[in-house]
Amino acid sequence: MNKIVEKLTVILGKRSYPIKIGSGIIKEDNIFWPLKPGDQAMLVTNKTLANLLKDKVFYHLRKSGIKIDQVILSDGEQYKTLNEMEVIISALLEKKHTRDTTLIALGGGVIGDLTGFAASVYQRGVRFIQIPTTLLSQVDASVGGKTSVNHLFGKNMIGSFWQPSSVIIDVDCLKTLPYNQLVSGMAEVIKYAIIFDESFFSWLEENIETILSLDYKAISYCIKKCCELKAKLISLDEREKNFRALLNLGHTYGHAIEVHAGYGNWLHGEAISAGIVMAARTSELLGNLEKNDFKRILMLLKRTGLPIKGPKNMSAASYIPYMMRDKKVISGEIRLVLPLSIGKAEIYSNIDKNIILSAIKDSQ
Ligand SMILES: NC(=O)c1ccc[n+]([C@@H]2O[C@H](COP(=O)([O-])OP(=O)(O)OC[C@H]3O[C@@H](n4cnc5c(N)ncnc54)[C@H](O)[C@@H]3O)[C@@H](O)[C@H]2O)c1
Ligand SMILES: O=C(O)C(=O)C[C@@H](O)[C@H](O)[C@H](O)COP(=O)(O)O
Ligand SMILES: [Zn+2]
Repeated sequence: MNKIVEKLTVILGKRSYPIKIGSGIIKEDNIFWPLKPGDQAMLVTNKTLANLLKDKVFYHLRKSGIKIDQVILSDGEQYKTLNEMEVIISALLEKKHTRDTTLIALGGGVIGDLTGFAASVYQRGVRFIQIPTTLLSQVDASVGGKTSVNHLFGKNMIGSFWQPSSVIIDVDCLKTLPYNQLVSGMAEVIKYAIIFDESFFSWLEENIETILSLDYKAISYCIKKCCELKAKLISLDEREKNFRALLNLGHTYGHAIEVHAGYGNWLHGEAISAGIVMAARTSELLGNLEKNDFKRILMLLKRTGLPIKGPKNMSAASYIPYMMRDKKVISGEIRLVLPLSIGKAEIYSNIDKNIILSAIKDSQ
């Protein structure tokens, strides 16, 4: 039986929105709220999802009385570009979509980020709904309203804060997800545990094999836990004025790896995993993280099948120019999210460059 097992809310006043998590829920009545019969919408997806899931979602949208069009993009991180954004915008204009239209993102973080960005600028802003289909997008990317495209010089360099009207997480989507993508998504799950919750981290240590076997109960728990943590944080600091930046743990290094390797050659979660190790090692070298905590982080990432080292052909020095373009940089100063213990992280500035370089070298 299809069932919504959890309904969470991102509390943002009039822009508050629900996150519905369940099995087979794309088929539920009224699932596409706030869409109602007669509304116009544009489904944005990629070629892979078009073959796997699009028809099912299309059928249920039609059944719900929605006037639905579609645009199918190329698949891959290398297509998270302004060019693909224009493909979405052109499709909206060709099909005469007006300001009351709704974009529906069906896919992973790439489709979600692109669709959200297009929604934020089309005719100065229209509604959008997230239907995330990867673990990574279900635990992180679909919630919180960070939308973006990449630039040759840096990840997510062009974007906006634009919240979805609802997030529909159907855990059944994960059944077709390639194993390496499941593993990649776990990097963000482990990130949440390191930043916020020691007992969640211990639970992950105990259950990692069960989660990776796609056990429904275990995977739903991971999704719910991460969405709860993120929803709470977004409600308090929507625009990263402050502690939302904690969600960037591992990303200053990870984004450098993604750009340097060429978009798509390192999956986002893989790069973030190596970045988490670098951040943890920096913290250990600064005397802020105990050796045992560092080891536990390393072990869990390794057992998950995630990389614990950066690319061999990337020198420590070559990280720095990318890190200097990171969005957290203030007055030319690199700011890093560093774990202090498992379950606690903080944002640091004025870190000795030699320590940053040593930590990267130790993780090569
Ligand atoms: N906005 C945010 O807050 C946020 C947070 C984290 C990551 N991100 C961004 O998300 C992106 C990574 O997202 P991702 O890991 O989902 O990658 P992705 O969107 O590229 O999806 C990974 C691959 O899985 C395929 N796929 C998706 N769902 C599938 C399914 N159910 N079955 C089979 N194949 C499926 C996709 O077609 C793609 O080939 C990065 O660009 C990253 O910067 C954004
Ligand atoms: O939601 C956030 O805030 C995050 O930082 C989540 C990250 O996992 C995500 O990859 C984000 O896009 C990175 O931050 P960015 O500001 O550099 O795009
Ligand atoms: Zn991320």
